[in-house]
Amino acid sequence: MISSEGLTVEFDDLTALRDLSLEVDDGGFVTVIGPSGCGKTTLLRTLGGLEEPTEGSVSVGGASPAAARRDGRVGFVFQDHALLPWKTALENVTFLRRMAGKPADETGAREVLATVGLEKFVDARPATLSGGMKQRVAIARAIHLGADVLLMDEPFGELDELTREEMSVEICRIWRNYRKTVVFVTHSIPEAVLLGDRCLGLHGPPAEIAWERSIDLPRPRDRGVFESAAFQEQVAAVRRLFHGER
Ligand SMILES: Nc1ncnc2c1ncn2[C@@H]1O[C@H](COP(=O)(O)OP(=O)(O)OP(=O)(O)O)[C@@H](O)[C@H]1O
Repeated sequence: MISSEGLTVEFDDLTALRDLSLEVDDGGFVTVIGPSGCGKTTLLRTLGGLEEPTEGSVSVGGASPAAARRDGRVGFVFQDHALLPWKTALENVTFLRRMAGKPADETGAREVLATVGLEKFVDARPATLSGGMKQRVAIARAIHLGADVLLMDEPFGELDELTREEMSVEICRIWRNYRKTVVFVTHSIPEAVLLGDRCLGLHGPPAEIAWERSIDLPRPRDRGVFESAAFQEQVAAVRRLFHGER
């Protein structure tokens, strides 16, 4: 479980988070949405131990985020996929695990790459892969690392709309297979609804939780969900919350 209590993060002249408390159960999928600059990335970075809170605490499965990150129990997937350009897809996937001091497992890495649909691209370098494929490698890397918790920051923000939709459906499938605990920041209301068990709306800075909604849609959620009336209703409800209506 990820749990944060009273998180406050202050930069030089700006309070980015204020007294923010959040719990995500094991295997839960929480999507976070909010206006640009409200503090979503800062929240994610703080949950992952990349930013030190000024006040408050974070626990990732009972450990500090820094310890969880060191042990490879937290994986990041950001908009900038941060793949090493000189390494192949397979090497990118195995490298991070090695850095975390875990035993090499090339067979496992190939299996994860196959799961994200890249079995034919294991030897390809990032420059030869499409944006969606690069994000698939970044997701495979986080899974192969053995992370229980995935922190995802607008991972599909740079993809075209159709690829983005395809990747969201893909994430639903991957999550079903691996049951990671996920916190997923997005600017897209449909994406937040398709993916999340719960959707949190932030406002700020300083970031505070403005609203929260359970996304009551059956799983598995696949492409057909986009056309369902239930999905459209949830999207409309989240949009109203986002715009401060009830
Ligand atoms: N290292 C830093 N030093 C100073 N200010 C920062 C730092 N990181 C973020 N900020 C500020 O904190 C606020 C929140 O930034 P953050 O990136 O968390 O917002 P966001 O909601 O993720 O934005 P976006 O949706 O545009 O990515 C912004 O005003 C930003 O300028």
